[in-house]
Amino acid sequence: PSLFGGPPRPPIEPPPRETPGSESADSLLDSDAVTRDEGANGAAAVQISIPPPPVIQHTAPEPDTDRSSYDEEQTTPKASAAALNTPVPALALSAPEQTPTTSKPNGASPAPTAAASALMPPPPRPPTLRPLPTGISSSSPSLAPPRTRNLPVPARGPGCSTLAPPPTHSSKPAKPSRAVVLSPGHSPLDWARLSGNPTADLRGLPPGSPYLRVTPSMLKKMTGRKGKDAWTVLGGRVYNMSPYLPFHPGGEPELLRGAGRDGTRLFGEIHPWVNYEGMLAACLVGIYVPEEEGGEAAAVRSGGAGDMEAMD
Ligand code: HEM
Repeated sequence: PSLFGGPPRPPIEPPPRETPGSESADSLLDSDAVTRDEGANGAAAVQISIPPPPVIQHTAPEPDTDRSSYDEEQTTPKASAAALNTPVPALALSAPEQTPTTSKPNGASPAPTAAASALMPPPPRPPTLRPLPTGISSSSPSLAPPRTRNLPVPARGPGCSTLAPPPTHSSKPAKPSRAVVLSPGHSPLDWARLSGNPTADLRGLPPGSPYLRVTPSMLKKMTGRKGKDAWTVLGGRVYNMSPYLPFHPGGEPELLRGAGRDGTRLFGEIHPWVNYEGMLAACLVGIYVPEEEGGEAAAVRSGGAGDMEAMD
């Protein structure tokens, strides 16, 4: 099993290491070169071929936690002390290797190296290394994220590029809004609720009153003053605007400009897009007729608008 574990591991490990990053590859190459030189100087080619695997294993953790791996693996030997003395990456890599080699004079450099290599491959280190890289990879990403986070933060600061909108706002002032602040409970939605209520009677007439034939003389009296409602004519129909006064976005004074008169033209000059028919349906008083065609008390007996038009 050790033989199987040994051979396959080296070939599998190199690819991922090369793929992750050039830095790890460089460090690996450096450490490998050093090891090979030493091995060449100290022993046969077989011994040289053996060292690389351990070196690769060491290099794998290097990207993230080389020191920890060395400490754990070589904690028994003097590697940890050497690594601490030489925190520099290249020196740290060479130091641990040299230290065991130097300490190995007893068994000669080849023997210890072989022993170390044999120890390295058989144990579950490759598997452990694989899991570790995964954890390490997560840790290494954690290293990368800080940079990314740092970058985004400044980017967000400059995100003030959203300052672009101001110019757009500058274009709006061309037409100053004449809209007023409506009192609480008098928003367009509030009016929709009120006027949409079937039971709501906003005409200002006695309950059950039919639609009226409104003449110019009648209309002139309904100006919203002296306790009378404000009537206006829009599209030939007469509406009681009094209930709508506090809801008018343009303000009561503006709305009263059309009171007691035909406000069709005025209305169209300001906001022809407004659907007055729908908004004032509950405020419909009747139809606007010439003086001679309607009596002051003339009324449309049928309650339907269609009938009222038919009367026309
Ligand atoms: C006939 C006399 C009227 C006058 C002089 C008048 C005047 C105005 C004015 C000055 C504004 C503000 C426009 C702005 O935002 O700059 C306005 C807004 C508005 N008025 Fe009138 N109005 C009249 C009748 C009416 C009537 C009868 C209704 C409802 C049936 C109505 C519904 C509205 C609405 C919904 C707005 C807001 C429009 C919008 O923001 O697009 N107005 N009106």
